Amino acid sequence: MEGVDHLAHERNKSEFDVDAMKIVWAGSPHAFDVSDRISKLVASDPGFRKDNRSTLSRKELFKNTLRKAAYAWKTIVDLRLSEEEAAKLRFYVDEPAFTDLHWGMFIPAIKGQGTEEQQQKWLPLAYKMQIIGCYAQTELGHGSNVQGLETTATFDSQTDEFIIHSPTLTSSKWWPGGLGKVATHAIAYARLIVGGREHGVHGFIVQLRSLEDHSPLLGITVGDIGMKFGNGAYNTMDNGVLQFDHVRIPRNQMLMRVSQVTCEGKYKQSDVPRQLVYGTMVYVRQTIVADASCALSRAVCIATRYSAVRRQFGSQNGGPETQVIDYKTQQSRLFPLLASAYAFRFIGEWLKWLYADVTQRLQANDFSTLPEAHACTAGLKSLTTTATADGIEECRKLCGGHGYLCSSGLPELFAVYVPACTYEGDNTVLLLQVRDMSCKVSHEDCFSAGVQAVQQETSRYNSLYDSSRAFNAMSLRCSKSALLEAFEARAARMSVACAQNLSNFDNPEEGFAELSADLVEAAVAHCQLIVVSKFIEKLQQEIPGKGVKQQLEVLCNIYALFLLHKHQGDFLSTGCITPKHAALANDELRSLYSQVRPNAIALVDAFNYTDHYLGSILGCYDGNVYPKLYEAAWKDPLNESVVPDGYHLYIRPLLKQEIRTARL
Ligand SMILES: CCCCCCCCCC/C=C\CCC/C=C/C(=O)SCCNC(=O)CCNC(=O)[C@H](O)C(C)(C)COP(=O)(O)OP(=O)(O)OC[C@H]1O[C@@H](n2cnc3c(N)ncnc32)[C@H](O)[C@@H]1OP(=O)(O)O
Ligand SMILES: Cc1cc2nc3c(=O)[nH]c(=O)nc-3n(C[C@H](O)[C@H](O)[C@H](O)COP(=O)(O)OP(=O)(O)OC[C@H]3O[C@@H](n4cnc5c(N)ncnc54)[C@H](O)[C@@H]3O)c2cc1C
Repeated sequence: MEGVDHLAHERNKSEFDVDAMKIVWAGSPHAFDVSDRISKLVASDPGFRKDNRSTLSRKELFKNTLRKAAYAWKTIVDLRLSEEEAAKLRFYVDEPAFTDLHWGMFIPAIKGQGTEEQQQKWLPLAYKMQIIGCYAQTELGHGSNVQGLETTATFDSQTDEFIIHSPTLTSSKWWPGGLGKVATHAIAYARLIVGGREHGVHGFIVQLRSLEDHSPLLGITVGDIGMKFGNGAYNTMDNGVLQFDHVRIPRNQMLMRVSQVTCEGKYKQSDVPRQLVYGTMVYVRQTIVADASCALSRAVCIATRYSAVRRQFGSQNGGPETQVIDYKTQQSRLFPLLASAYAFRFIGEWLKWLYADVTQRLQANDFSTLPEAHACTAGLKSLTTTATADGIEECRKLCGGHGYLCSSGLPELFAVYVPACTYEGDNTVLLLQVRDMSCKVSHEDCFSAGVQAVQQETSRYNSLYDSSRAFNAMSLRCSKSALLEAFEARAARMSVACAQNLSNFDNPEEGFAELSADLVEAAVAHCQLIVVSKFIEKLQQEIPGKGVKQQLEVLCNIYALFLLHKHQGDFLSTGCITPKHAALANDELRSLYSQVRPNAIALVDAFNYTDHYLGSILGCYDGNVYPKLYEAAWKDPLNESVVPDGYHLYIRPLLKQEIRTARL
C-alpha cells in the first residue's frame, strides 16, 4: 500500500482552499515560501535525521546535537541563507541546542542593552559564531526573584575592571542553556557594587572558556546540571552551572545602555527606564508565544490525522467501524485545540507587531508602551504555554495507547515543551505581572488612585453589564461583538472584584499577597479576552481564498464559545449570560464541531508540516499508520536479538527455580 494516500477521502471533503489557508497560517506569501523551501530542505537531508533520539545515551545524544548544529551552520554558510532562512532552518532542525540561546538571548541582550560601541565590538563576532554566548541570569537560589540574585560585580577603579564573584553556593548560576559544555561567553547578571554602594542587577559580558582549547578560564568553574525530564527531549541542551571566583573583566564589558560606570567609579543612569535591563525577557516571551502555536498545531496535526485513521466500534452489517474523529467526545476535546492553535498563531503575530512597535518607540526614547508590552508578553506567554502543554498531553490521550509510543512523537514533544511553563518566567509569577492591561487591578492603582479607580472600573463594568443584556441566543450565534462584550464584562467584573477586595486591606502588600490567586484568575480572563479580540480583528481583514474566512470564523467561534463553556461560572456570575444562554452556547459548539469535521484534515494540512518535522508515525501525511508502526517496532534496539541480553543471568534462573544460586 506504499504511496497510497489513506487520508485522500478526507482531503476530498474539504470545503476551502487549503493553499490559501497555508498562506494565512504562514503570515504572508513570502513567509510561506521561505518556510516551505527550508522545511523541505531539512527533511530531505539525512544529516538532519532525528528518528533515533529517544534511544541514544545522553553523551551520544549531545554529541549528535553538536554535529547537527555544526552541520546546520555549514549549510547556512554554504547556501548563503538569509537571517530569516537561517532561523527557519534551526526551527525545522527541531532540536533544542546552545544555538537557541546564542541567537535567541545572547545576541538580543547585546542588541537591547549594549551601547553602539559594544554592539559594534561583539555582534560581528557573535554573528559569525566566532564566539558562542549564553544568558546566565538564574541562580541555584533565585530564578523568579531577579532582584534576589547574589552574584556580585564589584568595580575596581585601580584596574578599571569589574570583579565578578559567586559569594555563596546559592549564587551559582544554574540552568542557563548552552552554558554547560559549549558557551565561550555569557551575559551574566550580577549586583553592581561601585565604591561600596549597590546599584541593583546589571548584565556583564564575561568570557568563560578559552577560544583556543575550550578550557574554562581562571576563576571559572563550569559544567552541566544533569539529566532532565524525558528521554532525548530537552537533554540535547547543556543547561549549566557556573561559579565565579573573583573573575576580572574590563569595565567596558558591563552592558551600558541603561546605566554606566565611569573610569572614576561614578554610576550614571541614562534616561532609559531601568526595566530595560529585563528587555531580553520581553523579547523572548514574545517569541515563546509564537512558538506555542507551532507546538500546539504540531500535536493537533498528529491527533487529527490519527483520529481520522483510527476506527473503533460501530460497524454495521460488516462495514467499517467508526472513525474515532466522528465521536462527538473526540471532537469536543480535539477541535477546541485546533481552534486554539489558530488563535495562538494570530496572537503571536499581533505580539510580534506590538514588540516591533515598542522597539521602534524605544529607539526614539518613547518608553510609554513598555509596561503594556511587559504585561502583554508576560500574560500571554503564561496563557499560551499552559494551554499548549495541557493541549499536547490531551492530544496524546486522544491517540489512545499508540500516543504513548515514542514513535507517535507526542511524548518527546510534551517533554520538550513543558519547561516553557517555567522558563522565561514561571507562569504564575508572570500572571501576577499582568496589571497594566485593559483594566487596572494592582494594589497601587487601588491605593494611589484610591476609591476613584474602583468607581471608574465599577461604572465601566456596569455599562458592559447593561449592554450585555442584549446578548441572546441569536447574537451568540451570529455576533462577534456580543461574544466580545461577554468576555469584556467577565474580565472587568473579576478585576473590579479584586480591586474592591484589595481596598479592604490597610496594607496593600498584604492584600496583594492574600488575593493573589484571584488576581491570577483575573489576569487569565484578561489574556483570554485579548486572544479572542485579536482573533476577531484578524477576521475583519481581507482574507483571500475560497471558504478560508468562513473556516476561520468557525474556529474563532469555537475558541470563544469553548472558553465561555469552560469558564461559564465566571460568565454567569457577571450576569451577562443566563444558564439558558450557557446551554445554547453548548448547543452552538456542537453545531460548530459538525462544521469543522469535514475540513479537519485540510485545516491541519494548512500548517504545511513535513513528516520529518512532525516526527510522528501517527501523524504522517499519508495516514498509512499501521505498517509504519509495525515496521518501527522491529527497529527498536531491544529487538536486535530474539533472546534478550540478560536471559542467562536473570530469566533462565527464574524459570528454572535457580534464583537463589544465581549471581545477581
Ligand atoms: C523541539 C523543538 C525545540 C524548539 C525550541 C524553540 C525555542 C523557542 C524559544 C525558546 C527560547 C529559549 C529557550 C528557553 C530559554 C530560557 C531562558 C530563561 O529562562 S532566562 C531567565 C528568565 N527569568 C525570568 O523570566 C525571571 C522571572 N522574573 C521576572 O521577570 C522579574 O524579576 C519579575 C517581573 C517577576 C519581578 O517582579 P518585581 O515586581 O519584583 O520586579 P522588579 O521590582 O524587578 O520590577 C519593577 C517594575 O518593573 C516591571 N517589570 C518587570 N519586568 C519587566 C520587564 N521584563 N519589562 C518591563 N518592565 C518590567 C515590574 O512590573 C515593575 O513595574 P511597576 O510599574 O514598578 O510595578
Ligand atoms: C529548561 C529550562 C531552561 C532554562 N534556561 C535558562 C537560561 O537559559 N538562562 C537562565 O538564566 N535561566 C534559565 N532557566 C531558569 C528559568 O528561567 C527559571 O527556572 C524560571 O524563571 C523559574 O524560576 P525558579 O526556578 O526560581 O522558580 P521558583 O520561583 O522557585 O518557583 C517555584 C514555585 O514557586 C512559585 N512562586 C515563586 N514566586 C512566587 C510568587 N511571588 N508568588 C506566587 N508564587 C510564586 C512558582 O509559581 C512555582 O510554583 C531555565 C529553566 C528551565 C526549566
